[in-house]
Amino acid sequence: MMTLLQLLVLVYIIYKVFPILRRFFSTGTMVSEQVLSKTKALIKDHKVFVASKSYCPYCSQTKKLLESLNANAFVVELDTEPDGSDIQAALLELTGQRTVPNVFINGEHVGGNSDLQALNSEGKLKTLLKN
Ligand SMILES: N[C@@H](CCC(=O)N[C@@H](CS)C(=O)NCC(=O)O)C(=O)O
Repeated sequence: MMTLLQLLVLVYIIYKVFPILRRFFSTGTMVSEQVLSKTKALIKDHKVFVASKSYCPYCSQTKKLLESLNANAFVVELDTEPDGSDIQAALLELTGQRTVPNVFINGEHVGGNSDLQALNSEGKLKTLLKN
């Protein structure tokens, strides 16, 4: 039977030998502190912040809904920003969400387009935007 020590050694070997695994398990260290701070500021400094991509149909739906409610969202199109992919990586680290749109209201993570649409259907979005 394998002892705990042997198991730990095995895990360590796998971790060392397979850089892809290491990369997968260490997303936290991939984003610079500078980009992380910038992303946190984007979330904190705007009542409504949307990380978007200009060609993304879900993002269009989100922007359309927010516009219809006069939410005055601050939108960053990640595909047209030089550091867009870094911001996307920071958002993944902060929220666990990889996709766009990535929506924040009052500094809180709302989620993607389906989450925003659901909030609206439940009648909760307007209240959130008023607070
Ligand atoms: N269920 C998600 C779907 C979002 C989605 O699939 N977005 C695509 C772009 S249209 C995406 O983020 N793909 C990965 C990427 O662009 O990095 C939502 O409602 O927001």
